[in-house]
Amino acid sequence: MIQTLKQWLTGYTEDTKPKDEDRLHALKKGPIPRHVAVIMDGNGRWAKKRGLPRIAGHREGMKTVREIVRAADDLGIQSLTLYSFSTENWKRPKDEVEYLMKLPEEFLKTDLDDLKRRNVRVKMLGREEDLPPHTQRAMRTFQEETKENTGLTLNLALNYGSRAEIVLALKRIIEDVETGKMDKDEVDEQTVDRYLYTAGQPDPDLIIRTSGEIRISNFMLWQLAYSELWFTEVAWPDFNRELFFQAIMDYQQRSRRYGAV
Ligand SMILES: Cc1cc(N2CCCCCC2)n2ncc(-c3ccc(F)cc3)c2n1
Repeated sequence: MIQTLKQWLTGYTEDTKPKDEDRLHALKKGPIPRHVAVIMDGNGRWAKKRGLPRIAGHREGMKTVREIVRAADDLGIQSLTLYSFSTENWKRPKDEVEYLMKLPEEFLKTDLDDLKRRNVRVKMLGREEDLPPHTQRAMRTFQEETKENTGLTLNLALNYGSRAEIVLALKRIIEDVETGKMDKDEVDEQTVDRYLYTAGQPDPDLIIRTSGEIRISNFMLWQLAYSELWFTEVAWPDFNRELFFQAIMDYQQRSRRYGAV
């Protein structure tokens, strides 16, 4: 009975579930998104549902970060952007913010070697100057230690807000026009692209948001103009490789017209 229910729910039993390499092989036959962005939501709700402190949700969520980075690398995705800490998150309780600000150095200790072995380049998107010194040091080390790598670009959006990113880009464009570095008639959409944190990277083809919210929350507003949106009720700590592959499979089923008919 349980097996039947499981088969009905997931479509598979243990012995009919496709092997990981078979799924990778099947996915690689279709278009692989060059850039996937993820709003990793639901850590607090996950913890609350289990009567645990919010920090327990964040700790569990870091395991999912590791799993999804590896899945993206295994698929050959060019860029993966993880919305880790928004400019609004500073309003959270002090102890929670202090815990979150230690995650980069934790991740550095546990995952730098694996990321280097996988040829992953780590890049921070956001205002570094507002971070605590110890977090800034961890981010600088991560970026310095992986800057020559040519595999997956792992963008960690930390202290990031899209409107703030766009305002900073506009200020830098105005400064370059005023100093004669650029003529205002040259300013076009590609100019703005070059002044954003994601300069040189393709726009996200797919954005994933976990935990049921259906909104973008000031994330990559410029870059997401033509992105496919994929939402799941599953909270980030429960998100996994299988669901990530499901999102990629759904992306492959969608035809993208970029506004054309
Ligand atoms: C503050 C924060 C929060 C954060 N969360 C997402 C994962 C769930 C836990 C809470 C929120 N994640 N996820 C990855 C990072 C990260 C940042 C920099 C870095 F170099 C390596 C990893 C991260 N940092």
